[in-house]
Amino acid sequence: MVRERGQSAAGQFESILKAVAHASLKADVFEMGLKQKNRYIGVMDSQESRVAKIWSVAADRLMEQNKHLYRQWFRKITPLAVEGATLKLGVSDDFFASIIEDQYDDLILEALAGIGGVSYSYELEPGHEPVLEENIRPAAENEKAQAAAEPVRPRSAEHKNTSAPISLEEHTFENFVVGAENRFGYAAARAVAEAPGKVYNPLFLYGVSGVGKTHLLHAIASTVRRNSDRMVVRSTTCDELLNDFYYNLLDKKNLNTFRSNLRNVDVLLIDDVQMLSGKTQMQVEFFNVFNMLYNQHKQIVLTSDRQPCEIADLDKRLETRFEQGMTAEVCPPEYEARLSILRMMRSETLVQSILDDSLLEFLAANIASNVRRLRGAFIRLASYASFSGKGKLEISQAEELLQSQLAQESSARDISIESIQRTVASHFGVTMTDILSEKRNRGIAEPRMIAMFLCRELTKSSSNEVGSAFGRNHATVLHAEKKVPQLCEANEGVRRAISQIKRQLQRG
Ligand SMILES: Nc1ncnc2c1ncn2[C@@H]1O[C@H](COP(=O)(O)OP(=O)(O)OP(=O)(O)O)[C@@H](O)[C@H]1O
Repeated sequence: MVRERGQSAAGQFESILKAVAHASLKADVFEMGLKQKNRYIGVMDSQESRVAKIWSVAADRLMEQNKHLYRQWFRKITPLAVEGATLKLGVSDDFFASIIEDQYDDLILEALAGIGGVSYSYELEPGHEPVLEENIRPAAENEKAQAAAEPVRPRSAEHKNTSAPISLEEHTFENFVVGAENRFGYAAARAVAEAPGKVYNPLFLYGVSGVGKTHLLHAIASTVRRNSDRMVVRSTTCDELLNDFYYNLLDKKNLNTFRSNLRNVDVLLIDDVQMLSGKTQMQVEFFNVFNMLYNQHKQIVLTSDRQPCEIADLDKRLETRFEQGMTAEVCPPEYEARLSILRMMRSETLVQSILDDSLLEFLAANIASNVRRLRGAFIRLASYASFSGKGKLEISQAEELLQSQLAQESSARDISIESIQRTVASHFGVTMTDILSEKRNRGIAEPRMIAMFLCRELTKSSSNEVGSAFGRNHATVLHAEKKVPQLCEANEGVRRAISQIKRQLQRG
């Protein structure tokens, strides 16, 4: 079951990594320099920790590629050993191995390419049940998985400082950078954390991937727990919930345990509820849980990558309930907030003097789509700086090191005028012909104006270019640019529609 791939040329970075691959102490020194060092793997002094470290890098990449596939498959792989350039990976059985080989071989090889200058191949060894808590997973996923564990029971006084999972403590309100784009979601989350069940119930946080929804969810959990020893908090992800539910569905006793785990709580936090889409049985189950908790004034907090009304195949009754409390959008941070996040990360590392302000400004200007990606880019540069020991890192080096991340960013920004026109038309139930027509009635003129506005905001096209794509002149586009923000001010429905269209375009 060996798979191989040609060694990738990743320039200077990879050769430096190669040079330190055998004595990777510097990497560990860097990693241990991070305050959140428990997220990272310690000193590489054994075969076991070496394979864990290699797999940890690959797992991070797999998570970044596709978090759902990651949760479903890759996190259930156990790193066993490394022999030369081959990783031995444990999987539960032959069936699991055949799925990985047939469907995800390329993804795994891609993730194993160029780690420490080596492109690893892998062998699967059936017979290793995943022990998920002990597997090496990306930091972000560790946080979610730990949060998804059994309900967090109230801590007794003597265990007050030791029993909380550290990952929850790491996602706090204090280390969440607040900007105009997330101020509302932040304030609502804080209010709920201070007075669970009393202010906004449910709180529904939504926004595109990597903008801090899970961070806020965990911050609520840790704050509630810090404030009260009596509160029972359960924080989980929707796919963990679905797995548990379908796994236990046929066994009455297990199903009852599943139910009581959800019902006997004071605060229920569920991440990624868009995954309820189309899961009819689970929706019925959740509807009952929701009603019970809500009627008892227990706090419910939900996150999703879209608004309740955008979740396809969701029972109308659930949609209404999700919307009956507070829905708050968390948007990708603007430049200033991205810079603050980077400064915060820099202050937590040993690389202050190496990553200077101009470099952080370069990152903040070029990686705008989500914070997870920004963090990944920062860690890559910080690792390089720590490995090379060459002093201040230049922007030209950063461009070289971050080639693939920068390319991903620019393709994320690659939204065409036509796709905007089509998405806006379909959102407002008009046709492309209408959008491009001379018609002036409000039902068509307003969507057209919004489409023009979005073309200016989301593409690099000039007002002349946008105008001609609509068969208009640039003055009409300038008018739309001025008018649409006013419409948003005056009408919350328009603001919501625009944000929904943007999220749809960003999801592709
Ligand atoms: N405003 C912020 N301040 C500090 N860190 C942030 C902020 N926003 C996001 N992050 C960090 O970015 C990373 C990704 O955030 P998070 O996992 O909360 O995103 P998400 O919106 O839940 O994404 P997904 O929908 O993919 O689950 C985390 O490490 C988080 O701590």
